Amino acid sequence: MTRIDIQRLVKEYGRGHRALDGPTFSVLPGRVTGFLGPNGAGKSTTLRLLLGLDRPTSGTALVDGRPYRDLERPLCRVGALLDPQAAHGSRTGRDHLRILAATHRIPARRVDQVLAEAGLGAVSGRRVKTYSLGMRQRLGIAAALLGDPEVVLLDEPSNGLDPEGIIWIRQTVRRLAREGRTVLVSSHLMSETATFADHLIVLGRGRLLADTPVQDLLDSRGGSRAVVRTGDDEGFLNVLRAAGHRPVRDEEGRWSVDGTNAEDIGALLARAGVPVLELTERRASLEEAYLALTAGDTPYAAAGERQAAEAATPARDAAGTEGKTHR
Ligand SMILES: Nc1ncnc2c1ncn2[C@@H]1O[C@H](COP(=O)(O)OP(=O)(O)OP(=O)(O)O)[C@@H](O)[C@H]1O
Repeated sequence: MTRIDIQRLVKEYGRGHRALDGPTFSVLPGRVTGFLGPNGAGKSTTLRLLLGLDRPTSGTALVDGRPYRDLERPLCRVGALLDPQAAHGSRTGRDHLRILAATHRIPARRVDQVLAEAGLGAVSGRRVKTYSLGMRQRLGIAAALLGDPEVVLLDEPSNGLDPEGIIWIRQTVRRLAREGRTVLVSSHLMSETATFADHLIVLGRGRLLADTPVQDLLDSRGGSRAVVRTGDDEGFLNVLRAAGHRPVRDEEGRWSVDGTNAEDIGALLARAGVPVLELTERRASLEEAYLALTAGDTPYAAAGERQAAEAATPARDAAGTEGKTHR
């Protein structure tokens, strides 16, 4: 069972610009860990340091307790997709993989196996420069799986893939985790990551914002709220305020009560004899929970994204929970 351990990892680029500011976390086998964070959060830098492509300023990034460069036959321990453009354009897809395989004494039949798994069997004799972005992405994933590695690192694997390709990625990473491998998949899209990840590591501006099971992020950051329509607004407000709630009324006359649920509010109003015409419970989506978590750590957000992040923040505050996050 191979694990990844990142310990107080720091990477500075020129004039004190910290791409990584000391995150510490582990990636464990048998589950898919989604590696999330806004643009520039430090995800690719972490993966590059882990693969020995760059040196940390301080701290360590270890696979099975050792730096990547000390691993024997590293392709058979760690498979990685970092840059789908890495394959030489004038080689065929099959030749690209055959050359990689030869460096690690991997049998040629394994090349055809991963090409077929990646859906590239029919085009494996074509030069890579004729491949679409999605086909290159599939070739990069085939290369990552070539050595049947225990650890699989995929940087934004869905980039350029069509819907069928995205489903294939989802199924592939789930299968790899079921087989007991250690799977780390980076993305800046929470909605996509939620379809395959069991666990999340979230970075923001080079720092660790969360190291949490997906479900716990939802429970702790998202929170729930009760939405109520009543025939007695004044009585409703008196009861709710006395219980410490701060209901907010929408344009259609419905009251929204953060950080609670329908059952508790229903019981409270029933005891006070306040008539309830409508009572529902809304849970924040994982996307909202993620935006609330990363609000303030999104240096390159467009105005619309920033507003969405800010809109998501009060729900978190009202819920008053910090959960398992580590700021
Ligand atoms: N070679 C480099 N020289 C200088 N700065 C760099 C270099 N590589 C990365 N950075 C900076 O380090 C920070 C982290 O970048 P990184 O690519 O790791 O983020 P990321 O989370 O992978 O973002 P994205 O989702 O956009 O790929 C950014 O501010 C980036 O500009």
